[in-house]
Amino acid sequence: MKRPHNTPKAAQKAHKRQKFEKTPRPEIVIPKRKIRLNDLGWKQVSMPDRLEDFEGFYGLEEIEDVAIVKDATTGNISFETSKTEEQIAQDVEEAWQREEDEAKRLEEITFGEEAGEEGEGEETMEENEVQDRDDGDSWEGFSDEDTAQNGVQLAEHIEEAANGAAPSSNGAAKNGDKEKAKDKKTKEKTAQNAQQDVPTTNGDNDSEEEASDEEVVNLGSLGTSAFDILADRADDEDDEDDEVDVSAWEELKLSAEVLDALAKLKFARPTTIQSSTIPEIIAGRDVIGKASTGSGKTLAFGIPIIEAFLASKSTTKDAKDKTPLALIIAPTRELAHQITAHLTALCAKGDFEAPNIASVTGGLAVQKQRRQLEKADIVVGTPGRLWEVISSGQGLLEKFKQIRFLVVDEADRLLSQGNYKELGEILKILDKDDPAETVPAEADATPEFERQTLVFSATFQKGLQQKLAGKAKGGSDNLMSKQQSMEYLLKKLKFREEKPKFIDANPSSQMASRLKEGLIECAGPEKDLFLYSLLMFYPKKRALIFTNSISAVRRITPYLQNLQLPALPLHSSMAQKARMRTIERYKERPGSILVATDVAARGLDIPKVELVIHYHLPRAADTYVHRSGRTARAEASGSSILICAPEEVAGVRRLIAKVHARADEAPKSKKTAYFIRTLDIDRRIVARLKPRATISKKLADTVIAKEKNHSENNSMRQAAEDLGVDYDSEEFEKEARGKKGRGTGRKKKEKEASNMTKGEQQALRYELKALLSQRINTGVSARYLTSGGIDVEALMAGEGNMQFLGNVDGLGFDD
Ligand SMILES: Nc1ncnc2c1ncn2[C@@H]1O[C@H](COP(=O)(O)OP(=O)(O)OP(=O)(O)O)[C@@H](O)[C@H]1O
Repeated sequence: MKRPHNTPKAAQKAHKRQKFEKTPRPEIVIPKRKIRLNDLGWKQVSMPDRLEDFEGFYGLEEIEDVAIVKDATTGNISFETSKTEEQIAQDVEEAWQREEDEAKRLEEITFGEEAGEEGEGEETMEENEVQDRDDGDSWEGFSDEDTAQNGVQLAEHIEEAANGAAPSSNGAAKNGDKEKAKDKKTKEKTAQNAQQDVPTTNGDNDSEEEASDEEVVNLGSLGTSAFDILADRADDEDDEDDEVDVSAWEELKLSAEVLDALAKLKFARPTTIQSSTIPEIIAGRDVIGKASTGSGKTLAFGIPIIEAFLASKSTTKDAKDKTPLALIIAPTRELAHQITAHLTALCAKGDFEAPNIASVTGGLAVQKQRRQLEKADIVVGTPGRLWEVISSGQGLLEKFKQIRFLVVDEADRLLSQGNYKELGEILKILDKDDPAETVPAEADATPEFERQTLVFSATFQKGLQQKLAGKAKGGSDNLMSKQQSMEYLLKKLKFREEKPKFIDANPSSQMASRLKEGLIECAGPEKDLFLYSLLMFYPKKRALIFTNSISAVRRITPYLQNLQLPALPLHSSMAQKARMRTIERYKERPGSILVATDVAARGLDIPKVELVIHYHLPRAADTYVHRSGRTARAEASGSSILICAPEEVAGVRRLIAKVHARADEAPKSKKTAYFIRTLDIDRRIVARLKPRATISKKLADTVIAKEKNHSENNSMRQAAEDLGVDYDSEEFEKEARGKKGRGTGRKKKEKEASNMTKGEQQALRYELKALLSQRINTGVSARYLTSGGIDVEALMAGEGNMQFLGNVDGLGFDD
């Protein structure tokens, strides 16, 4: 059998998403017409109870009466159906209804009043990570429910043990009542504001890892829970006082309605970026805003848009065919949802009729989005799906041409990476004149632009800033060529003014002021062990671990779960619904650990993330800034720790020094290079943790290898089916064995891992369980054990004698 180079991956993707009715190609006799898959009403495949999620298999959808047709000459694939327009419309209607029912059901699960109300079946289906799929017979893996719960309990146990209290068995539920009461309190408003107006779609190029386009999203669930981020903040702080004094906002000349909403959110004063950009935007200027991560950039552009909405409300109210006021473009689905929720939350607090905010990002049928867009005042989306929706006809293009605000959030990312193409297309069509209305160039040298363009990020290319300051130099190094791209897009953005207002709120630092940075040095193969050790030194801290690949997320998550740490995965190949669930759970569960790719690096605003760990080094300086910016947000403090091999240390130091130097505007002579601290971790304790870590790693590797083996076979079979040939796995393996090359050793290890029997796995699990129940002899002095928790702040600041992570309060064990 011949295998086209890229087929397996493509076929694998297709297999995950679709289950087509197999139509023997040559015998097609029914008249068929070409259709787009997104325009059809997909049905969720009902899964057997025992079959668990596996990163996207849950949420598998099917469609009937669709044939895949491959053009014999071009090789292009298209899709055909014999369904009538009416049948398709009816299918879509039914699909929509199903999605709404599902949204309602999930909402009930999320906000259920009864402690036992959570849909256990679904929890298990969605979240379990580990299962032997080879023979379809599951072994008793560590469910997310179990492990997360265990992790929380472990953390609670540790804390209680440290406080001398008896451990409680249901600690996680303790906060639950309070949470639920809050949920109830905010639910009604959210239902009115967020839920009905927060559609999600697909098609965004939301990361370098290329997310799948056809994933189902539960809107209400995210809209509601993200809203709670802010609602909870207000509730948490002080329930006695409903509002705070907002006189510090007065000089921005905001409306009484917005001031009232800010007071209820307890935002007593504007952040620097807010006070410097809001008046400029309200005055009608184009603005490029730069400010460190977590400094409130969303409201810096959000408040002026809401002010404009309030001012224009009387003319647009209830107009069925109104045009959106603002289009906000963000690089990832999560960020787009978050912006939607953030603005919705502000409006929900205000005593005014809220704008309709539509989130166009992933999962729902295009038809539904079009309907949402008909009544939208503010549209927030990712470039891929936005482009698909806007360019699909239906008069949306003309409406979008009339928007008053175009916001490009995380602009450097949107303008310089994979989203470039689709964003460019959107901008091109937004700016394109209708030929019938084109005015001869000489008659109007300066075209009339009603639209204000607002560009925000925590990082910008140095070249861009130089350009804006009129100091750009030519050159062909990386930076300059990037700058050329940026210049190109700046032109495309068509600012109204020759030079938009550039506001840098933190010229002296790109990093949050309360962020502490450090690195841990260890040999490459020991990374997993050091990661575990580090997490044990930081018990009950909400941590976020960044990796550079989806496969690393898939491996590290069960590795940590096996060790009874409450780890949750997040990457762009997950079904959208599972992504949203992960974020929700991460937010809800104190002490939980998110293992993510850089899809989580930008913009995510999850309260109380105390620790960011770079398991893999960030590929670029700006990625380091954004990853680290998931902690120490707003007024909070946090730590960012890189785990790196000795040979990587010099490079890391340079990278971090560059990040700090880039921001430093001091004259060169006065500059001192930033030197990131090495944190010495107590290796005696690490060594004692090693047996557990080794077994857990073995178990995780086995599951991944089995899963990989299984899906490789499936995708090969699917590819073979697509090509109309037979697939024989043994024959293929024989052929592959003949071609020895890179990765053969790894393959061998994977093979060994995937051949581990269930009995062997079970034995390892028992062994691990026994090890986890044993106390660890720390061998360090009681001074460390009794000091009541490591003072990370002091450690990172280099204060005191604790130059190493030797305090093992998290282990709480024998001296
Ligand atoms: N004036 C304010 N006072 C107090 N908190 C605020 C204020 N404005 C915004 N916040 C809060 O600060 C947090 C960070 O805001 P936001 O997400 O807008 O940051 P950002 O600058 O966009 O960060 P990033 O660069 O990481 O995307 C949010 O939780 C938000 O609710």
